[in-house]
Amino acid sequence: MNPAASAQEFEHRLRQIGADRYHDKHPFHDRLHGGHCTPDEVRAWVINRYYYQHSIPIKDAAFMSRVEDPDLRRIWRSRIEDHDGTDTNEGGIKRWLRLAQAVGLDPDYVQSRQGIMPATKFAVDAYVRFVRDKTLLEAVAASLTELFAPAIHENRIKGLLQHYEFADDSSLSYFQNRLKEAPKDVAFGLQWVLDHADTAEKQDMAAAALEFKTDVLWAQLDALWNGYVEGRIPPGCWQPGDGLLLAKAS
Ligand SMILES: O=C(O)c1cc(C(=O)O)c2c(n1)C(=O)C(=O)c1cc(C(=O)O)[nH]c1-2
Repeated sequence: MNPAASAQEFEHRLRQIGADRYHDKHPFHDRLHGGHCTPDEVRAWVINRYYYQHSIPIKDAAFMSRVEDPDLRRIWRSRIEDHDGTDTNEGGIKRWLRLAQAVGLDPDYVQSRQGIMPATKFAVDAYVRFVRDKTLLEAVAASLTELFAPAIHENRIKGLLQHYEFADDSSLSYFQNRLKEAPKDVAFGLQWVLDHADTAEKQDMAAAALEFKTDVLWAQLDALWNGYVEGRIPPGCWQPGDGLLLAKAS
């Protein structure tokens, strides 16, 4: 049996997966953050990415349903509250719908999840299923893409503010809030994975889970690019002009 790598070496391995494979390297993000997306490309991104937002708390509830340690459940449940909201926090889903409105979409349309691309659904549903079915170690490791999310959120805030009229403190509050919320989740998740991946085999499983998650994110942007940049919109998916706020008002 191979010996486990040290915690430091293993953390380095996990971070290298992000450096090599995280979706900040996808050309769609360059296009979005560089101000080169058309309004409809931005709308297609907001609509499809909503499916991820919708599914994250479902994924975290699936995770919690399998946790027998009350301390771990107590720590994990703030992830659900961050998205669903509480009495004092409107939550990430509402903030995302504010972004949808700012780009001219009817939030009811976005929330209906009509017009989501098949690849988005398959990728995101695969993540929820992965967390439901795999070991807790793999489930926590898969969430560690969030190690790399603050940098992309910062770039996004900067790029959108610079290039798009819809961007302001209100429409971008989702990302501003994630900058405050994600570090606590990821510090806990990383330490948990480092503590629990105590054999070479478990380290390999955790690394593979993180790679799987980078695939989940990458596949969504490939689909978006194919559909809305290249113009090959799959049957039944959002068509420019659908679900606009303006159409509702008239
Ligand atoms: O905008 C992004 O690039 C991005 C990426 C990720 C991620 O790496 O999975 C998350 C988020 N945002 C995010 O906002 C979020 O709440 C979130 C939760 C999770 C997760 O796996 O539990 N990932 C992410």
